[in-house]
Amino acid sequence: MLQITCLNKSYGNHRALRDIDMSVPSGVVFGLLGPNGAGKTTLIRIVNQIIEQDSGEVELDGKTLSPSDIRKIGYLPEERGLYKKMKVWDQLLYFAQLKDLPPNEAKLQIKSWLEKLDLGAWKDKKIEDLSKGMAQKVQFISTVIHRPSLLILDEPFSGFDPVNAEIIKNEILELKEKGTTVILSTHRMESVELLCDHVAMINRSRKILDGTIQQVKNSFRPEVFEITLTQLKQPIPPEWIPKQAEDLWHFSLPLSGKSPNQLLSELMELGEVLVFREKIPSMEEIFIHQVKAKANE
Ligand SMILES: Nc1ncnc2c1ncn2[C@@H]1O[C@H](COP(=O)(O)OP(=O)(O)OP(=O)(O)O)[C@@H](O)[C@H]1O
Repeated sequence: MLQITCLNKSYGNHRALRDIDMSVPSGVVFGLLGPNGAGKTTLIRIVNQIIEQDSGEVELDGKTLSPSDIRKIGYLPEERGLYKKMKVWDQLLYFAQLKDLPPNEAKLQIKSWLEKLDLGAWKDKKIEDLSKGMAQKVQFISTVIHRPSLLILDEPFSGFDPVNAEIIKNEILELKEKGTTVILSTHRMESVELLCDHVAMINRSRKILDGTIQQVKNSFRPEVFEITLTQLKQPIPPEWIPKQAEDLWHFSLPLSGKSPNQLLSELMELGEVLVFREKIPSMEEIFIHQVKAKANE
């Protein structure tokens, strides 16, 4: 749906994006990851046409991005911005009309979203009278009210308690089910694991990783197995550093060139194998590993 080719952007002498290629498939939740200052917001601002790239191409649905595409995009910026003195209803109507939604349709949409997010009773309140979480919900509605086909969410869960974060997470998944493509920029790796189908990571202005969650995880498999034995027939070699809890022995072993079946049959000689499970790295572990590895280059 979104095709980014050889995108470059500098602020003065500082290169914020360097030769970025990225392809966001239609109908997925696409995680845009990277440490602070990596260049994510710069990329998002270019897609939203807030700033312009120095070189490179951004295509939406196969055509070079143009000002009229703004209606197809919903953008929730990290720095939230609502008019504090304006009432909830008036504000949402204003934002809907900015995105060319006819007033009658806008009113229907606003009513349905306010009810859905439990804000119906607050429609005539000013934003300054709402709690932070409620205001965040209003901002979320203002982002999706015009039914964008591409939704760009920058840290959408910040300011929400766990219950409301869950509500927003489910809304994002529902929008995806209805065909919306979502770009999610977040530092919360547990949200990435839960929501994203595909991820790309930017570090120091360059893209360093790209693929489905499964592909990314597969490429970082350390080929190490977590093992639990009981009823030992032979002592466990001390260099495996086993931890004993009553008659259970826990330790980890690398494959070291063996197949999983070979390793398993060797372990069966030692005792009853209760657990034999490959260690799969979490997205958090992959993120930290990648950022540290690049810092040491
Ligand atoms: N308007 C600007 N003028 C000068 N430098 C800028 C400007 N905007 C961003 N930068 C710099 O460009 C780099 C990339 O910034 P950007 O905001 O895109 O990073 P980010 O990945 O979104 O970071 P964060 O996760 O902290 O939001 C940073 O070094 C930042 O200081």
